Amino acid sequence: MAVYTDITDEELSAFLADFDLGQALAFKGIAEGVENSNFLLETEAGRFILTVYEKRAAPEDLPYFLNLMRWLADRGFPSATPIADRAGRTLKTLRGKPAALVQFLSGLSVRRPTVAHCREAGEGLAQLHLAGEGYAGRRVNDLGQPYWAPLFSKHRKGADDLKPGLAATIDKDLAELALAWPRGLPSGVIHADYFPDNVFFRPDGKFAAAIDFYFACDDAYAYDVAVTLNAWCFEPDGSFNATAAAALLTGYQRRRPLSPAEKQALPILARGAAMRFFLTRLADWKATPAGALVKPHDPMEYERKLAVHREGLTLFGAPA
Ligand SMILES: Nc1ncnc2c1ncn2[C@@H]1O[C@H](COP(=O)(O)OP(=O)(O)OP(=O)(O)O)[C@@H](O)[C@H]1O
Ligand SMILES: N[C@@H](CCO)C(=O)O
Repeated sequence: MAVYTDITDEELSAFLADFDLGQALAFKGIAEGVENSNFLLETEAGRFILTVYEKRAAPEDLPYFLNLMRWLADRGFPSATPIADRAGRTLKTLRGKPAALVQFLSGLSVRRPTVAHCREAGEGLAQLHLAGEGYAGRRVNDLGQPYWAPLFSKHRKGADDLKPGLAATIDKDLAELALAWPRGLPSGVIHADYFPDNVFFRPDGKFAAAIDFYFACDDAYAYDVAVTLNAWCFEPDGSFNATAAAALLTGYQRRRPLSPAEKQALPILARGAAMRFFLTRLADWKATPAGALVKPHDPMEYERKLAVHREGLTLFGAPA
């Protein structure tokens, strides 16, 4: 489970003493997630999520993420608002680690999204892109295309351990991606990890909220769409679900129509997005000791998606 840091009752009381939220009524660790430690906290003032930031989130990036969540919420996008203490601070410290309290959001994520969920998720993503316009914070995508080859160079052996010969295939993919990577597409704030576990739905199946902005950065909007297609539109048997993808793109374009250049770029962006998640999963796979509390995500799921993308996706009814 994703609770790497235990918090004692005394530590929680001391933390809450800085806020006007009354006494804690309930406090428990949340099993989901792999990156940070998350707790559900109920106080006399309502329900909150307490996050203690662990390994991947760089402390200097946390103000960017927290200010973005507030910016989006202030513009009507359903993302959790960070809660400020009496001194106006949202970024706090617990057990020597950075920590923040955010509003609890209602809704449920789905494990097996339907076509209707994909349409709703697509529309939610476009809302997010539009709400992010004008945000003054800047963050380079440090898991974007220029960073893939250096990251892979540290994990080539791990790739061959997973599947003999895979490292050479990935080298070739990386070279092709570097040559074909699109430039100059419309850009702004992207979520960059808009997976089904980070999107909540209402009981009637409507989009409710997005969480987990801890990979958010500046990049092409269409790259975020590509990450989302990969995360939502593949079947468990590894095949691409073109109907789900069409619904996702229809939902997205209800709010933000894609330009011809964005549409044309989507297949290569989706191939690159598959590479990004293959690489981070490969790195985490090696780094996670056997018997660890959190099971790492399977890199081979994304290796299979990469194989699909090597053939070229057909989107919008015409061969790409
Ligand atoms: N604002 C919120 N409202 C309600 N539940 C939340 C909220 N934020 C997080 N959660 C719950 O905590 C879980 C873990 O949160 P989150 O996805 O941010 O963690 P993470 O460790 O960063 O995970 P990931 O592996 O997706 O990067 C979510 O699946 C959800 O159940
Ligand atoms: N969504 C990521 C993990 C989140 O950090 C993955 O599936 O690899």
